[in-house]
Amino acid sequence: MIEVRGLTKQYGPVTAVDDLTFSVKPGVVTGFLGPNGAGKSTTMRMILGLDRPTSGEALIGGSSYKKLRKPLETVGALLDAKAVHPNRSAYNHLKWVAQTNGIPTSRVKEVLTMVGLQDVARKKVGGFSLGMGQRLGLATAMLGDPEVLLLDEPVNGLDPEGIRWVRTFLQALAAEGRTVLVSSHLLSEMALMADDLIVIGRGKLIAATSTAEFTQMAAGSLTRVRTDNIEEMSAALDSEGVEYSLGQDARGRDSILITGNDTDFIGKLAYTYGIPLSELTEQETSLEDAFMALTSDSVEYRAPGTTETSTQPAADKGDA
Ligand SMILES: Nc1ncnc2c1ncn2[C@@H]1O[C@H](COP(=O)(O)OP(=O)(O)OP(=O)(O)O)[C@@H](O)[C@H]1O
Repeated sequence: MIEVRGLTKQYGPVTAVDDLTFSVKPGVVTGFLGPNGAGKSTTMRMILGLDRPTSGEALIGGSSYKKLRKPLETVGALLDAKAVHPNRSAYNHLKWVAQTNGIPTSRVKEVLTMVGLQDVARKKVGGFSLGMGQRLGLATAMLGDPEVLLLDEPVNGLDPEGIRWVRTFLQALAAEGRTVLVSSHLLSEMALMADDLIVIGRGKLIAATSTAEFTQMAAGSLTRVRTDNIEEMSAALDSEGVEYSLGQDARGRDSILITGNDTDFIGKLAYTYGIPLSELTEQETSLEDAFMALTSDSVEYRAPGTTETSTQPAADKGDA
């Protein structure tokens, strides 16, 4: 169990983490989602005692990291898979970590086998592919057979097979009753991997819920409208205070995407204003759409020309 209470981190004028409170339960994979700069890494570093909170606390199994008697046997972490000496072999790296933490060296072989690196154990880490480096990072995290795992972007840069392997590996560890917190910006991957989600934006908590509920939070209320009278329809929506964005559907046709209102309401509204519609459909919302919609106010840097909400990119994906 990980418990974060009122956690705050200020870097000068920047509030990287802003009064975060959430808990991560054992037995499931919990995804830690947020746009770039949302504060995920800073939060994980504070949980691991690598950064001191400005206020608040983070507890692992009821204790702060600093108070853990055998930290590696309580929590395993993967923050930066490249932080390994390139001239060291995988075996020697793990042996060194084991010895400096009072873990028997016999455990090294076990974790190498667990992640499928037994055949390259004596090879220098500098020659490892990204996927092999991530496996070594996971082996290091598992050395102390910890109850809690904290992994920062473990699938970043991996090919589909590598991603699938990490997913299966982490789900199996969670099924053993461990607490697994995984940060990622790959939302589609989180939808497959995580049962629960902690979503943050600009350091603040946006949602702490099951993946299914999170998707539903923004789902069902996204409506696509096509009409030859886009300007009149936009004016009608404006005067009724309805939120919408203009975009194109998969076939490049101009359309209006409306959030927060169902098709019944929009259909009646169009009728009242005497606007003929060519299309009025409810859109399926993917996890990615839900994430974009709920974090759209929290994105630190937005590329020029990108839209305020998910609704226009969602239109590009058509009916996918
Ligand atoms: N050591 C630091 N000094 C000053 N500002 C920092 C420091 N570390 C992080 N920040 C700022 O804190 C905010 C949160 O950063 P953090 O790296 O935790 O976000 P993140 O969600 O992990 O982002 P990403 O997905 O890009 O890794 C950002 O605005 C970042 O610039």
